[in-house]
Amino acid sequence: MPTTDLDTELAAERSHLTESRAALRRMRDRAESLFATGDKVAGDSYTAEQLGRHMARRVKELADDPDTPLFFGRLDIDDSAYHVGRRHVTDDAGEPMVLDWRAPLSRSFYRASVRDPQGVAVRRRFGFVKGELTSFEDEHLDRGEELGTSSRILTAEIERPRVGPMRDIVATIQPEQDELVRADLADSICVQGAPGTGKTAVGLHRAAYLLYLHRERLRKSKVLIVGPNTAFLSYISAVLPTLGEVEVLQSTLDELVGRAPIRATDTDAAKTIKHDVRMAEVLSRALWSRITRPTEPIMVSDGSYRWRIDVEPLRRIVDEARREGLPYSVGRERVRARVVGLLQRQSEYRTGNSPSESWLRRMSRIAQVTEFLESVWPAVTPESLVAGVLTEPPTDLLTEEEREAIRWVKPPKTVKSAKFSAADLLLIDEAAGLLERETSFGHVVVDEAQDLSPMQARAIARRSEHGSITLLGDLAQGTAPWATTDWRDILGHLGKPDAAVVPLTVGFRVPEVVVRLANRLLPALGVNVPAAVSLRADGDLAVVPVAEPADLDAVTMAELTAALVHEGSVAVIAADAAVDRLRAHLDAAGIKHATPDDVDAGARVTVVPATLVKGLEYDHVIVHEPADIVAAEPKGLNRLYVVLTRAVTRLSVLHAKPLPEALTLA
Ligand SMILES: Nc1ncnc2c1ncn2[C@@H]1O[C@H](COP(=O)(O)OP(=O)(O)OP(=O)(O)O)[C@@H](O)[C@H]1O
Repeated sequence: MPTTDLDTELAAERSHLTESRAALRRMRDRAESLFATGDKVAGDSYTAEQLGRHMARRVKELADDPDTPLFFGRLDIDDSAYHVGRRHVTDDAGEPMVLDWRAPLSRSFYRASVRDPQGVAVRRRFGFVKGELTSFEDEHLDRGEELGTSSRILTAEIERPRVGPMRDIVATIQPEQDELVRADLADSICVQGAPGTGKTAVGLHRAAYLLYLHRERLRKSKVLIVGPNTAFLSYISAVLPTLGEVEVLQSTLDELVGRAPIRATDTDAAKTIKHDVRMAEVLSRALWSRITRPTEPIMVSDGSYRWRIDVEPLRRIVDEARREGLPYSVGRERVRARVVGLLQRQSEYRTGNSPSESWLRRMSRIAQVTEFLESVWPAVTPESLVAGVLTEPPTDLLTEEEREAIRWVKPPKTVKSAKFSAADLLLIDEAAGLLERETSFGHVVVDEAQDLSPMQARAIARRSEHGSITLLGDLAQGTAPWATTDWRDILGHLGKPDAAVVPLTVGFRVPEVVVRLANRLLPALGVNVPAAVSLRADGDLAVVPVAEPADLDAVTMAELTAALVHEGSVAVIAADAAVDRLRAHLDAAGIKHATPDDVDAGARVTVVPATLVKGLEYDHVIVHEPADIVAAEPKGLNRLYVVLTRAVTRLSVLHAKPLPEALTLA
């Protein structure tokens, strides 16, 4: 076959890839040898440990994944070519061979257009198979050529079969996504995105971008990702490490506030009240009402001396500490310190000497001072405050019915033996925030944020007081009883009322025909959100009525068997109550299957309870009896909307009962 210009170009790119890999290996070798000698050069053990940790991280960051090429794009600017990849690679002279996708220059890879070429003459995208470059696609922006979303490489990427954990999207981030990814660290943003528009991807890439740009600062203050459940977290857990970021905390909200084990469950009514923002005020009032006015002087005998602090100065101290607006326990310690300060002054006046440190320590713990504190500003633990409220819910703020709903039927003998529910732990977290200041993360990304209750939002607010947040969600997918219909509500509780709300509407997951079906539900969901439009013209939809309800499971099994002929993952999504039965059918048929939080299991089939499917995606989705999914919970229609928008290629809806009316309207 004759060699074409294209072949020559591709060969040149391949050799650049080989050279870049070799250069990366040398960078890694250097880091490893520094790592090995680190403890010899460091002066002391602390520095050695710090250095060791830094080097270990560096070595990890320089790991090369043979299945992913080191670069996925190239920019031609002013006669120079810049390759863009997942991390910087430099040659032995320190000259760049590959630019990190987060570097300032790489921005043009995502944003340059014919209208605003940003100096880019040509943008090249590479296609690859298993780490080998196989093709490339050029856009001569200087000649007015622009592919946009019709890029063959983008299309191949979004249509590829999905198996296993979520992957990064660095090679194909779209301009409107990039704008969010690269927003300033100081900016808090809220992304209202229709299903599959890349919200999760944007949030994770934004975390990686901020870590790159503010490495030192965020290494200290840390980045936190909050997701709805462990299945979701395990699905997304690989993305940041592939981007070289291994030090991001990923947590569910329950884990974040889980100071104690969950040992009780709430009724729906109790849960709703405990997640209501009034509980913040209930706890605050219950706490601050414990402070009383001093009525007795403090008298202390100290060897041959007698010290006395009168009621008036004591009152002044307490009033002043209250006015300072400090957290309760900090205020308490301030009162103690000021009382000891007055004792110290008397001692200095009488003896003419400054008292020693040990004298000051003794005075601050002496019975008279401690008793005084206990009477006017008693010690409180978060658990004891919540236990007090649940034993005898206060009469203000809550109705009689609400008080009865949260009142402990049988109060525990001691706070230690109390059994707390998940919502109680949230109250305990709120109480802890009244007592002491939480440490704030530098940046917090919250996914599926439409389901945050006000009290959950406050738990996040406490952890992002001095940092910024990226809030990701879709009001139409709100399924919690308290799910909001207005982002401003949540943003207010999060303490970021002015964050911009930015819509994303172009869907990368769900095929157009499936989106059209799901969008029929939108008017019935009671939220005002822009509908999704799909980039995907491929895909299949089958709505299959089953005449006999008794046959539904068998039809599901037949559909599943047929689905396995195609490539990719298959999920059977059903009302939670049907899941065990369906899993038993699969076991009986000898079909290997996994649970949704086991993304590494390697099984192609997953049976997923409808309540756990948020944020996940599968090539072929089989929905088992939509009517049951809807009937299972108050926001059942929103749940069905989530369920219908999980399919990447094919959706089969199997129903023996009538479909929900909203879905049948054309
Ligand atoms: N720019 C892109 N290039 C390629 N794939 C993309 C891009 N953006 C998103 N995707 C893919 O689309 C799918 C959906 O993305 P993601 O899960 O982030 O969407 P989402 O908005 O969080 O969805 P949901 O609302 O359903 O949780 C993922 O497979 C993701 O990798």
